Amino acid sequence: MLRCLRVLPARVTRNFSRWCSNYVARMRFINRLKEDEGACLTALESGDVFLYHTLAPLLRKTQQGVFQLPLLPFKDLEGILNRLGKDGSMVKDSVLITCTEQNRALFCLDVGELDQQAVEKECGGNFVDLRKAFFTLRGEEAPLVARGQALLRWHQGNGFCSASGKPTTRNQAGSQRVCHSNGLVYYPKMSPVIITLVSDGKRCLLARQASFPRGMFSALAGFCDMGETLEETLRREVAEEVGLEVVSVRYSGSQHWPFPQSSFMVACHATVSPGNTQVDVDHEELEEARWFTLEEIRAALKLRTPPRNPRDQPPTIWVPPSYAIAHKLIREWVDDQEHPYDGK
Ligand SMILES: NC(=O)C1=CN([C@@H]2O[C@H](COP(=O)(O)OP(=O)(O)OC[C@H]3O[C@@H](n4cnc5c(N)ncnc54)[C@H](OP(=O)(O)O)[C@@H]3O)[C@@H](O)[C@H]2O)C=CC1
Ligand SMILES: [Mg+2]
Repeated sequence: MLRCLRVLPARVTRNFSRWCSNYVARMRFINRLKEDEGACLTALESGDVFLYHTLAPLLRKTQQGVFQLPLLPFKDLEGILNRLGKDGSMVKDSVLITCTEQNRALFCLDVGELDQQAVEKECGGNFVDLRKAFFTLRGEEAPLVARGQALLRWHQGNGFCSASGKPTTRNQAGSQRVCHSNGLVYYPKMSPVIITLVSDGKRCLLARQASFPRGMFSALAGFCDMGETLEETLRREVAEEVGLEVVSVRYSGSQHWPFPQSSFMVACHATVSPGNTQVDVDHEELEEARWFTLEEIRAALKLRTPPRNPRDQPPTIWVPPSYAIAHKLIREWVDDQEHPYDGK
């Protein structure tokens, strides 16, 4: 936290103590909603809901052509459901996502059992694929749709206890499910993934899977095995995928990644020694992996992605767009090359 504070603008640090107390109150409020069924229902009745249809979020285009996530007040949504011939109490199936700085709770609901076009007409929007929504929405809304879909998907796939086979029931917030026959409590699940940008000091290593769009290269990624530390996963994945041995690791950041299912991406920079740079690609996992110079990476970062790539010409190299944590790693590496840390 102290490290983050150093880079915050003066205005933010001045307001930090006020912001901090708001933040603490808000986090405690959200936590109470997860534990107190009555409080959660009250918060839902005075809160807002955003919608999905079979896990595709509803977006609305403004007159300025900007896509937004429409937030429907509880009462409005009840009215919409009634007009579509549904019992308005279906709103109570909503799942808690977060709450605003004004402590207004935000929920989401999948209305997959209703006619999609009828809901779109009532709400003045369209249900779109999550990937498209994630790429189209502004910064603060994209993580919300990702989180909402992940939670709704988890509920849809965990309706039964894997030990007893009996139905599970959710709490009002949707933060857990319980099997009442044996008391087992289930919580939403994410798979931890390490993503790492390997450098030899002068170049960085990027790779592509055969399923990537043409010309796109990214950092190495891999799922953690049971019982591994993140450092062990990182060393193993780099060894498995490109046959290199990592000598140092530096944490960069993390991100919830909804594709194809919930992954918790932990991003790190890693180095190999300059004498140990011979890449040996595992072609079961990767189509290609190679070292890139600073100039090549600068050129890739300048491109609007994905670039026009005529089929009959070698593809232009490009990297994942800014919302992907791989992009952040690549930008940080360029910064490090341009402004090397002098140890002071
Ligand atoms: N946000 C970002 O910037 C980026 C995100 N990613 C994400 O990182 C994740 C992992 O990358 P990837 O290189 O594919 O991973 P891996 O290198 O671990 O290889 C994927 C393989 O792991 C197995 N697998 C799938 N799901 C799981 C799981 N939950 N736990 C353990 N093993 C699993 C599957 O093998 P099998 O079929 O043999 O069982 C799959 O083919 C993906 O979700 C990808 O979308 C990747 C790059 C950039
Ligand atoms: Mg991988």
